[in-house]
Amino acid sequence: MSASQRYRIGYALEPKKVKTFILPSLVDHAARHGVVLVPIDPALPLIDQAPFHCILHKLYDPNWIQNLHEFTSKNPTTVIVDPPDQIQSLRNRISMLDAVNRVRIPGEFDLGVPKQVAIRDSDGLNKKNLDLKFPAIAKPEAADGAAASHEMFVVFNAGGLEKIMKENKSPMVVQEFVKHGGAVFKVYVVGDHHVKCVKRRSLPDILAEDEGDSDGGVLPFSRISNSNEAGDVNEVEMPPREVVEEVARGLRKELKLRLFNFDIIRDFCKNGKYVVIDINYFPGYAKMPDYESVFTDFLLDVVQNQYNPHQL
Ligand SMILES: O=P(O)(O)O[C@@H]1[C@@H](OP(=O)(O)O)[C@H](OP(=O)(O)O)[C@H](O)[C@H](OP(=O)(O)O)[C@H]1OP(=O)(O)O
Ligand SMILES: Nc1ncnc2c1ncn2[C@@H]1O[C@H](COP(=O)(O)OP(=O)(O)O)[C@@H](O)[C@H]1O
Ligand SMILES: [Mg+2]
Ligand SMILES: [Mg+2]
Repeated sequence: MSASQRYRIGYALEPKKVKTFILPSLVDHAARHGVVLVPIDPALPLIDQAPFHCILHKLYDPNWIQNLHEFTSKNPTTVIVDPPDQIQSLRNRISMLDAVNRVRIPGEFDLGVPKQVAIRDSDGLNKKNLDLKFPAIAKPEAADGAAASHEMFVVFNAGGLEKIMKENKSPMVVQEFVKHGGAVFKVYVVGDHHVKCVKRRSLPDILAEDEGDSDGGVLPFSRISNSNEAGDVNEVEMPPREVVEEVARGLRKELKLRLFNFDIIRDFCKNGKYVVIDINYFPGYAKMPDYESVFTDFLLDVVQNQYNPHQL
């Protein structure tokens, strides 16, 4: 294929995501390498907007999924990044971490997830014999991209948990708080070849004394690590490259996804064991260094090698 070959990559994203991800610097870089990024109107049949060598998407509306299914059944050579069925496991905070438990690490380090339990309502809470230590973090079970899915609570006691379950009608996941030194590592994965780890500010380590600052045993917080400023993050040491790559490789294989990031911390009470606390589909890649060239290389790899997620 000649260097001037134009590959058409359709993208179906929320307007907010288009603003933060489809930046002119990406569109220009991609175009210089023969990759044309084309906006998709998810409400119109894909067949009328084709052809596409590849479709990128982060939309969950059932009509869109149906549109995509109908298109792929007639156009099996268009690569879908990623298939909706595969993305589904990341839309729930229990199933997303199941993948971590399936990862087998040949190396010399421990990997796990926080001890956690799903509580569907306040009746469920009464029935459950909670075998969890406080402080804990309560998170909405649904990771559906809504602002509310990032609204969380530090919980200091059983009374606090009861208060949350009464006030919030939606199912929650309660995890033991892991003492990790106030820094979280975000590992961005793009296809088979690119893995980038960055350090972000996290919740500071919570002490039993902090209960005094809480409202009835509860402290709300949201999007604590969602900033690009690493400047004021403390001195916690970055995880070694081999660890980051090994976990990324394992998760890529288990999730059968090409675009995701995961949040990993170190449990200071368990010898620095690595603990994955969150996995996000198609995160904010524009914050990643050199995202324009990384993404363009990924798209070229996808369309030139037509690789199938089941072979990942
Ligand atoms: O908005 P951004 O660029 O900060 O990206 C968000 C991600 O931030 P990160 O790259 O991990 O720092 C963010 O990651 P966290 O959950 O904050 O760890 C999510 O991936 C979020 O998507 P959603 O709201 O869960 O669907 C991402 O939001 P969308 O851009 O997909 O709406
Ligand atoms: N089990 C935990 N122990 C300690 N801190 C946690 C734990 N779970 C989450 N956190 C803190 O809360 C932040 C948000 O939690 P996360 O599950 O990543 O939600 P979101 O999807 O909104 O990013 C994390 O970046 C980290 O600072
Ligand atoms: Mg997170
Ligand atoms: Mg998340």
